[in-house]
Amino acid sequence: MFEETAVLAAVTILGILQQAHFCLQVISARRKFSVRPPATSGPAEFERVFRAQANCSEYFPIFVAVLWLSGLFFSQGLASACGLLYLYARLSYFRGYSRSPQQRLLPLYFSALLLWILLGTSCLGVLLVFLRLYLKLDVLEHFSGLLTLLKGSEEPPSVAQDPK
Ligand SMILES: CC/C=C\C/C=C\C[C@@H]1O[C@H]1/C=C/C=C/C=C\C/C=C\CCC(=O)O
Ligand SMILES: N[C@@H](CCC(=O)N[C@@H](CS)C(=O)NCC(=O)O)C(=O)O
Repeated sequence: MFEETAVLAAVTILGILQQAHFCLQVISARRKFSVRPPATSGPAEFERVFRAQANCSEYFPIFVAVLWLSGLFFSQGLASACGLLYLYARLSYFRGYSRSPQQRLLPLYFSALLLWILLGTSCLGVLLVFLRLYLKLDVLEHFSGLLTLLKGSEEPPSVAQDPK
């Protein structure tokens, strides 16, 4: 049963490793710029790394929740692809922010878009299950029935073959 969700699990593990990487970057920036806990302010270079890590970890629980919801209720393939792109966007965000605030913006927009896609597909997936369970309405079945009907009306009428 769990094996079926192995791809989502792999993306989640990758995300956790990325969080660990961001934490290690902050530890190293603290050493480099001599900013000892509990201080959170210092040179701009340090503060950018500090904020980048804080912002990424702030969104991590939301990311994990929508990754799994979308993967379980909508499509594991789509959710995993969005998840991998999201992790790539977050890495670019972290690296960009470490260089300058301006360079964080493009990956930030991209990561936000992916998060909203995952949230949207989660909502749609859960809604479809509710409709099926409580209203006995299988939207996907109706939809595929409609598609078959439309496809059928486009095809030329078949000529009955005379069996020999
Ligand atoms: C699925 C997300 C769930 C909860 C979070 C809710 C809202 C947060 C928005 O989705 C995030 C989108 C963020 C997009 C930000 C875009 C631009 C930032 C604006 C200005 C920056 C300008 C600057 O600092 O230079
Ligand atoms: N911790 C965030 C809280 C607000 C928030 O989540 N803002 C979104 C942008 S709308 C964000 O991802 N901010 C991070 C950033 O601007 O780099 C912040 O410091 O800006």
